[in-house]
Amino acid sequence: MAAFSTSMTHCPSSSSSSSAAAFASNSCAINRIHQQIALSSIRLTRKLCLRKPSRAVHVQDGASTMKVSPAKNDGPAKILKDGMLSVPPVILPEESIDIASLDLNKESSTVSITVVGASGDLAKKKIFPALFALYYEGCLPKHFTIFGYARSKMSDAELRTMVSKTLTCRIDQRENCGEKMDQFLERCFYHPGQYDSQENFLELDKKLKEHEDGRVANRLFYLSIPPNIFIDAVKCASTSASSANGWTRVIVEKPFGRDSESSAALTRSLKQYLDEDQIFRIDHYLGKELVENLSVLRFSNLIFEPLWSRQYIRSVQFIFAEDFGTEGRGGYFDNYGIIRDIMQNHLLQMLALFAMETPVSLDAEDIRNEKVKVLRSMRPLRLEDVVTGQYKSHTRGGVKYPAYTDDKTVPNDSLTPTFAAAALFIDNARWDGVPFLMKAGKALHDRRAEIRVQFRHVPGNLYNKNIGTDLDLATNELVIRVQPDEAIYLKINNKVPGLGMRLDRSNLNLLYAARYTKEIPDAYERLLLDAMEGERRLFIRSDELDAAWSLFTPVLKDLEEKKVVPEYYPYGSRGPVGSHYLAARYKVRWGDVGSEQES
Ligand SMILES: NC(=O)C1=CN([C@@H]2O[C@H](COP(=O)(O)OP(=O)(O)OC[C@H]3O[C@@H](n4cnc5c(N)ncnc54)[C@H](OP(=O)(O)O)[C@@H]3O)[C@@H](O)[C@H]2O)C=CC1
Ligand SMILES: O=C1O[C@H](COP(=O)(O)O)[C@@H](O)[C@H](O)[C@H]1O
Repeated sequence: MAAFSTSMTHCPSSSSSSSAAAFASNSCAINRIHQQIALSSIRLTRKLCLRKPSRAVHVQDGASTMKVSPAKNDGPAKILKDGMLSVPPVILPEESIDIASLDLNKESSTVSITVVGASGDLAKKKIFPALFALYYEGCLPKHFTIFGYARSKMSDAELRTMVSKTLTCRIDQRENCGEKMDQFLERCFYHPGQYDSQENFLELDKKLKEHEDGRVANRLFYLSIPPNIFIDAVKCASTSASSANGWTRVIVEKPFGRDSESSAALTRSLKQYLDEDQIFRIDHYLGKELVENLSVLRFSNLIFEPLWSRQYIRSVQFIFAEDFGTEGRGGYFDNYGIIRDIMQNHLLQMLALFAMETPVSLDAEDIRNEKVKVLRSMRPLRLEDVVTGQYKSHTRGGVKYPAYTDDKTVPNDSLTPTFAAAALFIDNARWDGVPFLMKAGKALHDRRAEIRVQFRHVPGNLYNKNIGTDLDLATNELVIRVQPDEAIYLKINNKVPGLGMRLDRSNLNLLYAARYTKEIPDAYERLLLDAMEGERRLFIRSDELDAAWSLFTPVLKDLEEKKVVPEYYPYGSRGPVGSHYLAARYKVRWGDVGSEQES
């Protein structure tokens, strides 16, 4: 099994012999055990087939009961080194395991998390808040230290003040939140330094060692810096601040290059200093709850998988919209554009998960193998299958919204697309001929990220005359709304109650806020925790990255070399009309148009 190492997860052990109490105080452990059991079930089952299966065991956490497979040994229940849950085979069904007996509380090791680029936007907005949320949930190890590293001059106290401004409490768990924030901030420190200075990283190393206090030291570096300084920082971190006796891992933020060549060069440079298994390429969309749920929806429900092919699906749409512009990130954005910023990574990753074949197991490598196969079966995107746009200034309600080129860090004559729509195809037996449409844009009329699965018409539909002439409106559509207001809903035709026979479009609706009371964790929380645990399922492997770039590099080159002028659209609008022509060419319509009232 790929490293499901939970050895770093500290969940305070309870002295109470009551397992219920112990479970209650170990919600983090329980959540992760749930995950591990889910992820490892196939492997365990296979192991059982090799041995004589003995009795199944139930682990209860009050709310739910999960069945886990018995382990070889008769010893106490514990998480094994490889992350597998080992439970005594003699435990009776329905009997619960005392979570306090799980060996989660590693006294002898410590994790140091260094946020490189700690003074920046992402660190403040996402990384520190996610680390605090993990701390609040009891998901960080007992011994941990967080270091901010950047060139800005700051004291520990100043870093804490900066960080404290962005920490928030969970809506559903405010208890002791202020106290926890103070405790968390006490564990945050700052070291100023240059990104290319071995000397400064050696100083950091010295400080880390003081905090690690002789324990097995595991170190996680989060590179929250612009890509042009990735390699300098990796070189210094690996040479001068690697752990001597534990693991050293590096989370790398996108963009991973600008095209196939620069991405390959970046990978080569990273691999001069790190092994592939030390590199965690983050795509935070993979950490989003509904993206994680895609596989569950497909592979644990009988009703979807049989329909998941060209036979029943007419088109699949991946839609990303933001109702604000580049806002201070114009300098970065102008060098990349929306295709590299959103499509080549976030939307393509969702597509790969959506379209992949059933993996052999839920192990990271099995899943990533299937994703790569999808990407490698796709046709590189052609210029005629892309529409680009750029937002222009617009005044509404007396407010003037800026054009993209009003950003001082963007050249006045920039042709960088802030919007793009594209039609992609997977040339394999399952998806031959099905258009996979993507649309992504900034400064549009709303904010959303969703997957829309449009099904084919019902052949010989008995109710055609009740539906009217627009058969397209009567096709079923499954919507996986990633954000905001997470939901999964299925549009169906339904009889309007009454004596007549009138049909309307209704939704079978799973609205998360109505169904689940627990706040949905931010994607960065899940990904940071996974990186600490060595779980690689949600990170991008280098061959996935190569395959992704191969699809987009030719068209990006064409757009740039031919200086294709984007279609201008007003700030706050629905984007270029050209995107509708693109969809129409493949005989489909964008499902999001007029969808505001859907759920
Ligand atoms: N912000 C976001 O929403 C997202 C960001 N990302 C990626 O995450 C990474 C960090 O993003 P973000 O925080 O916005 O970046 P910033 O531009 O805020 O940069 C982070 C820090 O890096 C240092 N820095 C900035 N420019 C330079 C430079 N030219 N040379 C040396 N140091 C520099 C600065 O720290 P100091 O001057 O103190 O050294 C700055 O505070 C980037 O790779 C970005 O693409 C990915 C997804 C979303
Ligand atoms: O990676 C990026 O993502 C954000 C959108 O992330 P979300 O989680 O808020 O949907 C986007 O604004 C940014 O341009 C891009 O670099």
